[in-house]
Amino acid sequence: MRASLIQIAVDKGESVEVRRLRVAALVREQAGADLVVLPELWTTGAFAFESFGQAAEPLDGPTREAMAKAAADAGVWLHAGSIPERDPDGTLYNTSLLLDPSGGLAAVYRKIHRFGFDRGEAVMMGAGGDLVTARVPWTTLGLATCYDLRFPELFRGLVDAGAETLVIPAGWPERRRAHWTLLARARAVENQAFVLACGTAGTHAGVPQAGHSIVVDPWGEVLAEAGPGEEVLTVDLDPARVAETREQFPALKDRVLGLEPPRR
Ligand SMILES: NC(=O)CCC(=O)C(=O)O
Repeated sequence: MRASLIQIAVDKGESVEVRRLRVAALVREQAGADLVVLPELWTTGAFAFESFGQAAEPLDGPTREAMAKAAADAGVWLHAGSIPERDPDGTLYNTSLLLDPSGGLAAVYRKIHRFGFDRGEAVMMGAGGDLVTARVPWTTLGLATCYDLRFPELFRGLVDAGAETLVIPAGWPERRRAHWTLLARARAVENQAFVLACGTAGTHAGVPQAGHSIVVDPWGEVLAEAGPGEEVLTVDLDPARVAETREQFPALKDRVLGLEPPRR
């Protein structure tokens, strides 16, 4: 399976409309890949909280339309990263879209853990409540977004639902880059799964982005890692590595569930 992660530069000098056209062209250039992955909230930037409301769009809005056409033109599965979605009831969500090679909507994931503590996304957006996996011809994807990376129980839930390849679009800041790399590798090792983590480059809302999108195999080896700038990271994965790793080192079978907290 050939995966291409497009680490988009999200800088405030570029309008959403121009960036959308530019990203569609980049997706078309990935014809020949099997799966293309975009980052979190690349239309606005994940830290541009003040623009979420204005840029929010319905699930069938302009970003999905443009990305569906690009996926169909390139003939690829496209994880289109996430958009600020406005639900018909008015609630905003940080919503990821998976499109099939004909441009059809294959899966939708609303980010469960919202970032910002008492500000930003955490107060402006609703929380998703559903784990989402999606079968593509080579593997089963488990979907998560950025800050979700810090919550291992979410990934265990995805693995229990059959996930073999964890896809994590992000807008991770440079100042916590060490956590990004460490957590991406940890999620791969503990779940014996591939991790495809695609971040942004550039600086938006005054927050320099880490870049360093990363692909990790089920043994925790880094197969490819981007630099800090805009870049397409292409890697060939052997999906059989997941079953092989889980068979040869069957730690997932030794899980002890339902442990009680200590009695006082
Ligand atoms: N957009 C995000 O979820 C940012 C997460 C982050 O900065 C962190 O977990 O650290």
